[in-house]
Amino acid sequence: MPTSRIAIVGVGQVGAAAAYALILGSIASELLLVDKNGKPKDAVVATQAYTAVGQTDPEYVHRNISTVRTIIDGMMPLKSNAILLVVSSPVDLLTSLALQISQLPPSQVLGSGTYLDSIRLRGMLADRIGVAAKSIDAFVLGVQGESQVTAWSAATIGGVPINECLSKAALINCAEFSRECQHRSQSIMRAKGTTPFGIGSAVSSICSSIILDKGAIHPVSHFQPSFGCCFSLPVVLGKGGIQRKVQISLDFDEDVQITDSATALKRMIDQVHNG
Ligand SMILES: NC(=O)c1ccc[n+]([C@@H]2O[C@H](COP(=O)([O-])OP(=O)(O)OC[C@H]3O[C@@H](n4cnc5c(N)ncnc54)[C@H](O)[C@@H]3O)[C@@H](O)[C@H]2O)c1
Repeated sequence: MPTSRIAIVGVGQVGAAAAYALILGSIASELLLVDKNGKPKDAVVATQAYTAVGQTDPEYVHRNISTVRTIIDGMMPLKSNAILLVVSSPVDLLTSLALQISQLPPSQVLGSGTYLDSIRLRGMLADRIGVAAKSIDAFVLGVQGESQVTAWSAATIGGVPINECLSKAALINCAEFSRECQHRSQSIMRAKGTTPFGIGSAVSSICSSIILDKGAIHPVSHFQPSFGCCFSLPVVLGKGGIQRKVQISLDFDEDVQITDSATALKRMIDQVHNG
């Protein structure tokens, strides 16, 4: 395996879970764990403090913005081939900010976005329908959190559109199902008080797709030129980061929901810049 280094910035619950998953998978030849006062310059997973999954109050958001700014400023100048993976919440806003501050090409700055939500969705569908999660192609897309969108119109099971292959008995209430998936983190938090293992293994999977040049298709947060901000749509991940975007056809309502939430996110980013 060629030399590959992953630096995890912020080794709290999420950083530690990501490190554990990366070590179990033997993903990188070097793993650098950096908490406050460290100075990595290579491939990076940025996580940081002030947690509470789903917490979006302005004070929390501003603290995370300022922490991400401090972290990336401290890493400058970054190596030209560094890849930034942002995990901290709100992930799309912070990924957009990381892209701007780092001045890396958009293909090298990504956020975990709705990747974990998509894995959860597939797992929940697999349980409900009784097929392997691997046989299901279904994505959660858009701005992660309250306005994320389940792309039901593009979901397939064994290559067959989901609403054509479900028997009447297995029919699901899509809106209810999406809501349950969206609030999975909160359910886990209520039950266990913490949710680091899911995101830790998602980080490991994204890193392995890049380092091992797998060409795997994942929904991750990345720059959308027509909106001027980052949110999740499917991409091919491999050597160098995002290799190309995957065109996905959504229905009118899904499209509108994504457009509305992306527009709101861009407005918020502009406020951050102006304030
Ligand atoms: N994207 C997702 O699906 C997802 C899931 C869970 C958590 N999160 C987010 O991940 C982030 C981290 O969560 P956590 O539970 O690990 O938090 P945590 O509080 O357990 O750990 C944060 C760590 O970051 C370190 N840190 C703070 N400022 C730093 C700096 N300037 N430089 C380096 N290290 C610094 C702290 O010392 C601490 O060790 C939060 O923003 C949380 O909302 C995202």
